[in-house]
Amino acid sequence: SQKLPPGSRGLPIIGQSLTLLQVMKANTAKQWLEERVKKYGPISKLSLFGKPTVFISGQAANKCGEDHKRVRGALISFLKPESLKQYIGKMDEEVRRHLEMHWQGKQKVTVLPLMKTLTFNIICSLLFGIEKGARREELIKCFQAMIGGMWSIPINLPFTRYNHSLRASSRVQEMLKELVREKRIELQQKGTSSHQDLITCLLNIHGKDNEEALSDDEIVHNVMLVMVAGHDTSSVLITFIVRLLADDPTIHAGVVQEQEDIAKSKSSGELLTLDDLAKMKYTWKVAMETLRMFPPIFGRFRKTLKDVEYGGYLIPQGWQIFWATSMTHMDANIFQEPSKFDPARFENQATLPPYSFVSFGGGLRICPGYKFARIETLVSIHYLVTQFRWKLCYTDNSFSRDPMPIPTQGLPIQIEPKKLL
Ligand code: HEM
Repeated sequence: SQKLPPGSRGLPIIGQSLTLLQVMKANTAKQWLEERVKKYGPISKLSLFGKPTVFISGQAANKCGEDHKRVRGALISFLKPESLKQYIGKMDEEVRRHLEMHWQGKQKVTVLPLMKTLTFNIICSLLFGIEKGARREELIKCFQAMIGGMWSIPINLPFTRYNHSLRASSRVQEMLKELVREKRIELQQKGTSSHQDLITCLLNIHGKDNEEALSDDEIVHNVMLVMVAGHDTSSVLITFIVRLLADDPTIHAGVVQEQEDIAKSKSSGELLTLDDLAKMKYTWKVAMETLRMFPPIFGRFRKTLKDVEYGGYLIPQGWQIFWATSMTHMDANIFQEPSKFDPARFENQATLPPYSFVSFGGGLRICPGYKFARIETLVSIHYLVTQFRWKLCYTDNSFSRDPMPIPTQGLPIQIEPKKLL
């Protein structure tokens, strides 16, 4: 078919970007997309962030195609189960240190920014070997500024959010290039060791003639991808679980019971293990239901490398494709009573239709950090519920998206320490 999908591309450059950003902020983006589907059907054209785009919805749209195999391969081998096993103890230490520094002795904390700090520190220290200190502090500041403008209108004028984000991104790239140079020297001097960080692992990928397969720029961009993908998401998940546990005494009691049973089976100061995580089945179901209702990633963009025919329409080469998680997660044909929070839906995951739970994406580019995120979330919730009781400072349950969901004021809570078990 040579027929382009229906729909208008709006004003030049701006297209529908401002509307999308507005509805994300007001948390009405799902309704806005539903209106589009009613008006144009499940495939429609529009223009987002300066690019012609096709919005697609429905389970089939969540499956995706081609991949940059080399880098992804390295990433997957890096995040393989044997490596993840070693990370549990380190994550345990990071979480405890974080709670000691930022939670203990306090009566009130704001959860979202603290969780961002925690998950960024975990990624930096576990994946990149960047331990605490001035470099990590500067990196986190620049990263937040960069992420702040990632979904903004691409107008590069002084004082625009986009311009601020680009400048922060240049500084992040400079710092990471420096780190790549240091790691290369270390690798040449010491050779490979059994436990490497991700940058060393990427430096170690070689081509046919034994030359380094990835340029410094490629390494830096992949490191940035992992840093963004790996900390902004899990921090949102943990924050929304904290909010939910404050709101729902029954679910709270179930999680506390499971985690206290595990805590009681351990001696004081003993680190959590893979076996302990395997016992946290109920807590993980609560996390999955949280991800279904409040997916950190609202939707994803792809770019067509060639003309694609989809659902009877032509999507021309070079256009963007945009799909939205909630369109599937809130579909009553897949999840009955979709607005009800019910962890029991994940009792038997095999019964869910394919590509219906897509918080981690679907198909070839599915999130490679899924297991890492699971460990990080379970370890954090374990220490939070066994060490603290909390109450929400605001009872309003709304949130806005920028593009990640942000609960009112970043979720301030009143906390009270529990007696250690
Ligand atoms: C709750 C936590 C997380 C959620 C909800 C999440 C979600 C996602 C989603 C929706 C995608 C896009 C998949 C697609 O395009 O089809 C993605 C990609 C990715 N995620 Fe995650 N993620 C999480 C945690 C992590 C962590 C902890 C890491 C790293 C340690 C990570 C690394 C990545 C990377 C590198 C990609 C890009 C993969 C590619 O393009 O091939 N994520 N994630």
